[in-house]
Amino acid sequence: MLKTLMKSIREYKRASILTPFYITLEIILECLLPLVMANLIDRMTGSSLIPIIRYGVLLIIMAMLSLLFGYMSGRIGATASCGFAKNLRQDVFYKIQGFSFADIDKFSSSSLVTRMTTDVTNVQNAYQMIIRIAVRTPLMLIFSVIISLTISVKMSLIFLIMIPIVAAALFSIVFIVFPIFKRIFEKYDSMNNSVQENIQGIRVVKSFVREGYEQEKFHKSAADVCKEFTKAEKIIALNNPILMFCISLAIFLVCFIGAKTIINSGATELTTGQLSSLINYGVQILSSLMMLSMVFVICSMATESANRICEVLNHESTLTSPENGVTEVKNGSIQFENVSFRYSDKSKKPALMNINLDIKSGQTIGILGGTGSSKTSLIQLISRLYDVTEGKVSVSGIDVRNYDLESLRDEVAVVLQKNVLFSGTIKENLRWGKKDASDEELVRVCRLAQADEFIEQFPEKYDTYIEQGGTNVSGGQKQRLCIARALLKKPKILILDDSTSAVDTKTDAIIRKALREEIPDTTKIIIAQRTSSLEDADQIIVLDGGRITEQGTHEELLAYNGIYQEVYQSQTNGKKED
Ligand SMILES: Nc1ncnc2c1ncn2[C@@H]1O[C@H](COP(=O)(O)OP(=O)(O)OP(=O)(O)O)[C@@H](O)[C@H]1O
Repeated sequence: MLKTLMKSIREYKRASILTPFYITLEIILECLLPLVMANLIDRMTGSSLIPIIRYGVLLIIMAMLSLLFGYMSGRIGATASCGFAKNLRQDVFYKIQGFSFADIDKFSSSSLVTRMTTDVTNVQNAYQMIIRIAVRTPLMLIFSVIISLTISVKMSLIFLIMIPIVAAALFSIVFIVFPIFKRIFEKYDSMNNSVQENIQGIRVVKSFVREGYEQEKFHKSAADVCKEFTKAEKIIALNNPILMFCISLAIFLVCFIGAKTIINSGATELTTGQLSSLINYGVQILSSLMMLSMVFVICSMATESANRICEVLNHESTLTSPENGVTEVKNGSIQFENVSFRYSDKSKKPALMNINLDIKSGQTIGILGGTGSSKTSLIQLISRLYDVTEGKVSVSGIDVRNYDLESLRDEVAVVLQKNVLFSGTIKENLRWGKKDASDEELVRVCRLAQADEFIEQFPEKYDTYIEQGGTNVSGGQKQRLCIARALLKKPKILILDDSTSAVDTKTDAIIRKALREEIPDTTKIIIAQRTSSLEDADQIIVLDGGRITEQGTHEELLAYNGIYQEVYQSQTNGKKED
């Protein structure tokens, strides 16, 4: 774990060393201050003011230098910890970009968000603590013990006896609290999940007037987080009283025994100044223990966070690009050979079973099937959004797993059912398909996708700003923009997964005609619920429960007494058949 995290420290290694260095100087001065103060107090009873001024000036200089070193360590430490967090977030983000859909399913997107935000912040806080307080506190403890021993061994024994008692109490608190942190993070994940779901589906929530239900759901997950946190905080809250009791007891004993020693020995064994400095060291020793226990609490919380971050960073993606993979996709022919697929080992039933399919380059393939019949699962295997569980999918005669992943995906444009537009202008959104596309190219693909007409009606045309999630364009407009974006890639395979469902039938027909005529060499796979969207396909397949149950042209399937004929008749009321 440490090795993984160390990579993110990179350019901040020097700062990570300099901070403890300045802290060491700060602590040395801070520990010497009570000694100087003891001398100052003892000179107060003398007749000359000169030693008082001398010790007073020394005290001020030492205090100022100690503050300066403290400031330097704080400054450098903050730069290092913020930089470390930035690098760590960046590393996690880059790693996630390389994740397959299956990897994202495994972690869940909301958990990935928590790991990148809350968990990184916890690790950042712990790192700052480690390079500052975890260095400062033991040093303070050691120096204070050594100096107080040089003043009076007898008096120091009081603190030395207290140390193991306080340490045992404080650290047992840490061990009790540790397992609670694991639960806190799990609850956090579930709370973030509910926030994410709600915000993404806020329109559905409002249209179904489910705000109350959602509030209740959120209240429950927030209350769960609060409950676990409260449990931990209640235990941590014992820290202070334990320590304050021990400090008070130690100070009382030091004062009592110290005063007795001064009276009995006539200040030859111990002076008043030395007694006051012993009290200071005593407070420093015991409060160092408290700081150390706090460091342990924060570090134990961060250890759980660091584990979660390392899980992401060390995750071996289930779907990677092969070394020296094939970079050229010669044509858009596709073969499925005995393909079976299940989303994960936990899935009870495979999503696809024994699929065999031969698609020639340039053909148009229609796919029809009820909800959950695995239409989307089928097409996701072509661009390796998921890998097959059994069998083989080939593009232009080569197993898709042998292609360089980027080269393969460059040639397969998928307009997914849940299409997404990003905040930015229409031009910027379209150029996701090809970042150096000229304005003329943008207009050409928008005409093909029947998007040009409505874009021209916007006052700012292609510079119209699309809000996050494409909320300021209609469903049909969004679908056409997504098709245009896919066309810009000039792919060898174009897959439209129910991508014209929100487009009227007339426009749908115009888009299909344009695609047939303008990109004849591109293999087109069209998933649709309307048989009218599929009737001119070279081949139509019907999926049912993850299996191909019917296959043929529109006419062939109409002649066959199956699902296709039934769907067709229900959509046309049998008019065309009659
Ligand atoms: N990410 C996933 N993890 C696990 N199971 C999944 C996942 N996505 C889909 N499934 C399951 O796989 C099966 C097929 O889903 P798929 O989305 O391919 O169907 P579909 O025919 O495209 O449905 P629809 O027309 O409703 O979009 C369903 O039973 C679904 O629950």
